[in-house]
This record gives sequence, C-alpha cells and structure tokens, in this order.
Amino acid sequence: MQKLVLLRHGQSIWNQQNRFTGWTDVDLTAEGMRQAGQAGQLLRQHGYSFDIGFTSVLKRAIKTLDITLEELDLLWIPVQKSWRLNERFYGALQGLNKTETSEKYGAEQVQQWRRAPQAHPPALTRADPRFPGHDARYQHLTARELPLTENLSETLARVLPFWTEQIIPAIRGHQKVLVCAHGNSLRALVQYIDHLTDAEVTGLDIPCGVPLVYELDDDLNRLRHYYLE
Ligand SMILES: O=C(O)[C@H](O)COP(=O)(O)O
Repeated sequence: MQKLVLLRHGQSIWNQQNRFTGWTDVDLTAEGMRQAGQAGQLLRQHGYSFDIGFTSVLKRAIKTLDITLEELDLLWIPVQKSWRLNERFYGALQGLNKTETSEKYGAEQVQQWRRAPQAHPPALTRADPRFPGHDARYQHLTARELPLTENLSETLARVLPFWTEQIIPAIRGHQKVLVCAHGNSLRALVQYIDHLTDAEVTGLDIPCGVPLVYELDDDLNRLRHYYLE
C-alpha cells in the first residue's frame, strides 16, 4: 500500500476578499500561512514523510508547500513546479467579487461557472492584461495551451499529462509524494482518481490547508481516502 497526500493551498488574499482568482498570482494571508503550518504539524504528528513535492507556478501553492515542508524539516527534498497544476483558469471572472458577480448574473449561473464541470466562465481576449501570454512564466506554452477560459474538464485535460508523466512514475518508484495545488485543479484530479461522474464532482469542495490522504494499492487503485484531522 502506498500513500499520496494532496493539499490545497492555505487561504489567499483573494479567498479572503471573495474574489475569483484562477491564475492570478496572489499571496497567502496570515491565516493561510497558519493553515499551511498546521497542515505540516498534522502530517508530522501522524508520522508522514515525503521524498518529493509537486506544486503549481503560483505563489499561494508554492509557499504553502514550503511552509508545510518546513514544519516537517523537509525543505531539502526536490520540488517540481508546473503550470499544469495551476488553478482552473477563471477567464474574465478573474479579479471579480463572487457575491457581486452573483448579484449581476444570478446565483445559479455563478454556481454553474464555479462547480459544473462543463461550464465555461466568460472568456478573456488575448489583449487583456490578465491573458497569461503576457506573463514570462508561461512563455514556453503553445498558443493552444494558453487559456482564455477553462472548464473543469479542460483543467483535468492539462493536469493529466503531469499526473501520468511525473507524479505516477514517482509513486511507482515508491517515492512518498506530496502534491500542493488548488481547489479546482485538485477537484479535477480527484474526479479522475475516484472515477467521479460530472454530477458527483459538481458537489465536491476541497478545503484550504487540510491534507487529503489517498491510500493506493500496488496497481495505484484507490483503496480509501480521508482528510487528516
Ligand atoms: O480561483 C478561485 O477563485 C478559487 O481558488 C477557487 O474558486 P471556487 O471556490 O470558485 O472554485
């Protein structure tokens, strides 16, 4: 049996301000840093250790992973960062307040954009300053890989190559893996690992800063999963 731990970053400034974030690179709040430290303490108390960490190219996840690893005295282990673990790209919603957006478009529409796997938030244009093509960290992406908007299925489609080519080989090599990512990139991954239907993933929420442990058999099928308390 092997264990894999998934961790959503701690509270970010835009989580606190209730704004759509997506690929916007906002920092953790003091509470977010505390949650990350607490995740590390929990993992330590339960005897967890890791050989490799995986995270996105967004500082709320990178810092959460760092703080967690610091609590475990594991800042020295290799960490691989990839845009493929980034949050779902929220298109033209990025930066908007979620409550104000519900008042404007209706709560049902906003809930669809947030949770329904096939719903596309309104798209950005390439001229928009929020388009990731303007950001140095995404210069190596192809035009097709640079999103204007993304639904959860598209998020899963870009997470999966990283899962199968980087994370799965590490687990198969008996490395103990910690993945620190985002609410929706993790929802997409959980949909895949747990074979959830679109209806099931619609009701799935992943809390900030709480380690989610997967126990896997030798064929890497899920045996069970649970949040660490
Ligand atoms: O990108 C965001 O706004 C959040 O990280 C997740 O948003 P959600 O709760 O609307 O999925």
